[in-house]
Amino acid sequence: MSTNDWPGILGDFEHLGRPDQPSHQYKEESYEHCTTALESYHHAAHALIYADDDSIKFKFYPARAAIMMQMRCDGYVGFPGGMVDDGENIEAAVNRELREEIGLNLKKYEITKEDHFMSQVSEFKKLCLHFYVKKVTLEEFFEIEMDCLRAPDHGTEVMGALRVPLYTMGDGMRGLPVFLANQFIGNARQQLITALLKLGIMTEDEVIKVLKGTEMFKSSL
Ligand SMILES: O=c1[nH]cnc2c1ncn2[C@@H]1O[C@H](COP(=O)(O)OP(=O)(O)O)[C@@H](O)[C@H]1O
Repeated sequence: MSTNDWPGILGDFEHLGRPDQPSHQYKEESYEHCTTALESYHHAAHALIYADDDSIKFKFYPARAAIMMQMRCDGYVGFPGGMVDDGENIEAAVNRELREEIGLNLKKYEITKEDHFMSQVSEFKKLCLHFYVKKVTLEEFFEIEMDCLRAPDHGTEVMGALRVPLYTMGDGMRGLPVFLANQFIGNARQQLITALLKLGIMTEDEVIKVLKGTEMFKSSL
């Protein structure tokens, strides 16, 4: 069987999109190092858009925050974003992709260098993944969600925006633990968990409990 099973125009990128193996570990590197010493690597940029949400879901679970991810055309869950074209500035690339994939109104919500959150490198793939985090109000978040359906890539590259459930239900699995058992593209799962911790949305103890719930769910299948 061919090693490239993505026919058509996606074929050129197939090797970058394969599910990650343990040998594809991502190491955090500075933005500056990535854009100088590692300039010849492939670069991709993705963004997490979120809002604080102090509502209580089902009269019981604190929502904590609204975090946007998306269902991709390949069935994986990831953040909006994509490859940086040759010679393209990284922020220009992430804004271009966000406009295409989620219809982001760039006049209002342009991603800037100040929104850079972390960059990680896969030596195996010779790939730098740049991650941006943008905080908006809950009202603005609704507005961004509404625009997703009109995005040029909606229904082709992107099958829909989704919100991450940040609560865990009574059985210790439903909610975020089950969500984390999805298949994530690249290091999106790691990016999500790092953001939950660094943004103070969840404590380390809470995350550990959630990850145990994910393992419990997987072993129940
Ligand atoms: O949400 C994400 N977080 C981290 N890496 C991702 C995410 N989505 C895709 N990637 C990785 O980024 C690279 C570009 O993929 P993507 O499908 O976003 O680009 P494209 O839309 O330009 O084709 C691939 O290596 C993929 O594994």
